[in-house]
Amino acid sequence: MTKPVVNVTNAQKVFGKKSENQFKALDNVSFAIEEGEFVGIMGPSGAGKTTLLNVVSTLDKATSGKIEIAGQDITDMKQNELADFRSEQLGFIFQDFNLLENLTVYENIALPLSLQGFSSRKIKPLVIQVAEKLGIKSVLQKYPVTISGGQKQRAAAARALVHEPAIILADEPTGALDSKNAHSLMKTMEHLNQFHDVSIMLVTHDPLSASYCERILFIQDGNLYKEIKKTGDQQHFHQQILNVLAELTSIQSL
Ligand SMILES: Nc1ncnc2c1ncn2[C@@H]1O[C@H](COP(=O)(O)OP(=O)(O)OP(=O)(O)O)[C@@H](O)[C@H]1O
Repeated sequence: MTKPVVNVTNAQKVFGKKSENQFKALDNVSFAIEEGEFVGIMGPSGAGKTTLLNVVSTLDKATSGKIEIAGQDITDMKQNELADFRSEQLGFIFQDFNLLENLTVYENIALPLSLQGFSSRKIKPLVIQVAEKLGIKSVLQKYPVTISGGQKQRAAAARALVHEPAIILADEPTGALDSKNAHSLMKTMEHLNQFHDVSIMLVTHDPLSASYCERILFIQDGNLYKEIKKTGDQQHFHQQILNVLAELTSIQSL
């Protein structure tokens, strides 16, 4: 039986202090992501997607509600506990890669393990293994500035994966890639999910990237609007996603 890797119950996020102009970016959001699931988060601009990702990823605190990751309640952890939790249990992939330019690809991928105090003898096989999985073994000794955008994003994915986190959190990972590299990265994420049981939560605007997911949660005005599951092939799912986005656009223009 699968168990949830992420369990969000009645999450609310209010920006601004009491008595000032307050804004509820997340209203009352509840959902779960099972171990080994690949879930997309979509919705119009300003709907609350990044806010949701930030509160799940511990980068921001929910105002109320409960968020559990890998069975641990993160909502009442202290700052230092959160930092440890993040570095052990979470893997991040951002739009702009966030690779350190003065480190080689190898050193970038090794970083989460070095920060956790692993010895270089232990780090080496782990880095090589993940680089092989992502097809970037040949660029390990290069610096980020000398490799392609697609290779940079694979290096960022390798760094997110190397410490075997409970879940990968990806915020518009294809946003800075051309369509060929975007397709290739999404194929890789799909492969990691299907063959290596990596759990992924992906925020994206792009319906094509989202069509690689197994399930999409649509957010609107800080609430869950709808959820759809892939039942047929990817093309069919892509069309279903476009239909919900069109629905959301027509509601917004009312
Ligand atoms: N620090 C903040 N202070 C006040 N309001 C904020 C803050 N961060 C986000 N918001 C507001 O919360 C709402 C949700 O923002 P969020 O960035 O989560 O949306 P999004 O769905 O990710 O949008 P986009 O697709 O444009 O990135 C927006 O109206 C935004 O203006």
